[in-house]
Amino acid sequence: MPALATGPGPDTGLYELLSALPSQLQMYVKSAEDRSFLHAMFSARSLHSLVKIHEKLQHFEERCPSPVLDSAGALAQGVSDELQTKPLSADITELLKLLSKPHVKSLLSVHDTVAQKSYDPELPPLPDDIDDDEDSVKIIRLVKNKEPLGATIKKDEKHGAITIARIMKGGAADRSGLIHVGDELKEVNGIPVEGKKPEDIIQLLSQSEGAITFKVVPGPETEVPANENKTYMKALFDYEPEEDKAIPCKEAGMAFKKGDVLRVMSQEDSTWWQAKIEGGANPRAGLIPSKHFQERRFALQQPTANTQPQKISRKPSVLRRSFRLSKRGKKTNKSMYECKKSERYDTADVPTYEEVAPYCRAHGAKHRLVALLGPTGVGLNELKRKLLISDPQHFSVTIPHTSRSKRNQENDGVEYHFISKQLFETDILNNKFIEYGEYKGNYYGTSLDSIRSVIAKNKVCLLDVQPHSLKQLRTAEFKPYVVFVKPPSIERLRETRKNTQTISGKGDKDSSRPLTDEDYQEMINAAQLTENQYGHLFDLVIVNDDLASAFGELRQALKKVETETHWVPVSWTHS
Ligand SMILES: Nc1ncnc2c1ncn2[C@@H]1O[C@H](COP(=O)(O)OP(=O)(O)OP(=O)(O)O)[C@@H](O)[C@H]1O
Repeated sequence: MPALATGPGPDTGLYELLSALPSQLQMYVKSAEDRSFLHAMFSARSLHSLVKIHEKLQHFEERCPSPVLDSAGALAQGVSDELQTKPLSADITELLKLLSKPHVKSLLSVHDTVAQKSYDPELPPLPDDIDDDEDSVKIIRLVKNKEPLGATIKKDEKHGAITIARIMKGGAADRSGLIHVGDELKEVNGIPVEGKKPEDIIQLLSQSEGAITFKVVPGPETEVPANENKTYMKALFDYEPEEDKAIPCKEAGMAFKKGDVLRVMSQEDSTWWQAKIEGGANPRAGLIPSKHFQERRFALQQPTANTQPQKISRKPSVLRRSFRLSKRGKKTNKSMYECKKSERYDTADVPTYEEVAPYCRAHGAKHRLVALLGPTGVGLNELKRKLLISDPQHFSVTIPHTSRSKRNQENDGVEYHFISKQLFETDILNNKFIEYGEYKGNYYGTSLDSIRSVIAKNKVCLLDVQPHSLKQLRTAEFKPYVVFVKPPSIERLRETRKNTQTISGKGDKDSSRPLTDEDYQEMINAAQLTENQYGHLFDLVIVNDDLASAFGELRQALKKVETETHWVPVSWTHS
């Protein structure tokens, strides 16, 4: 019979008793201190864990078959001897014959051996040299296989005590539930750790195989925050613990790459979080720098690099591709105007982590904006044109605004929205343009409303933009899917672009010429700079080597954006 029945559910039996006891005992306990002690004791996680263990053992004991007797062989022999003295009937003769058969004898002998043996787990003997303050010491025995223990230790510089600094979520120590942060380590396998360096203890642990016995003094109990385990962060930088001088334990660190989605399993420590790579095979958490800590490190490391963006090496005037579709058919790289939008870089944007959540566009919901990025001449226009041709009902581009006067063959709202210079300037002040610029005394620009108007028609808006404009577009309204198109190697550029002409403009005169190695190198350098500075914002990187393959890849990815789940900033999923 179990000492205490816990009932079928977690809230019945002993659990109920545990929760009821503090209030039931209240009237008998006078001091508030004693009451709070009792309350803490009955609600302690360790006590509840013990109840669970008790329940499991009880269950096991109930199912365990026990032998009726453990001397069946001797009994059979006794019966045979007894029967020999009786008159031999047919039944007695048959029974005697049966009992004398060697395999029946062997069977009974095996039965007795099994019945006599104890199959209870053999608990290791407690060490004899337990301290005087015995009740505050805990002996823990863990069986360690090849995996690490999953705990880090630290040395109290003042008192020299070795304590458990953290328990890695999902690791061996965590799963055992026996070791906790703050526990003071006294011995490992009977070897006192006092005065030892943490490195020596780590070595002691790594050399131990099989069962390890720890003697610990339990630390104060800590509460586990309820929302642990549910935070996902997209990594915006590469991390390698081996190269991190600040990490308290390199072995416990977890490497990740820019773009990985990390499931943050513990933020208890404000400097070192515990996380695992979402979808990764390793169930154990590893240490990663916290957002706050990494931001501070980045800010200290690169004060200038992060406050001022490096200008992409383009020719002084930049052709704004967004307006180029109105010049369809022209083979041009001619500059229209310089981009005037602020290139200020927000220091709060130090790329560390971005909290993300899974998002899947509901059927019939508005389409996400597709933002295309890439160095001049890489082929954005070509890819955009191919998408438009492939499905004109589905894809569309924005219609730019201009302050220049309308030409005869042009229609307002088709090639451009023609507005006055004064209205253009008012709209600039009202932040209506995502990008704008001036060319030959006239303004040209892409308005936020022109994006909205495409999306409102339930079409996918294809917009090629300067990377610094992404910040303004990264909202729950547009949910941009950012595609970066980069050039292949210079060798492949030479091969694939040998028939490509570029138009170089000197003053007002344009002349067409083939691309040179200098152009290719400039394209590669510009791509590299953009990737370095804005790579953390890209959802997809396509190398435009073979045009058909690049287009196929883009088309495929855009199909998935519409139907599959993607990670997006968590704020986009709140609306
Ligand atoms: N993969 C490719 N193979 C061969 N030629 C290509 C490829 N991609 C683009 N081109 C050619 O390169 C030239 C530049 O392409 P495109 O105008 O699309 O570039 P872009 O990125 O829009 O450049 P810009 O910044 O000048 O607008 C075009 O003549 C185009 O046909």
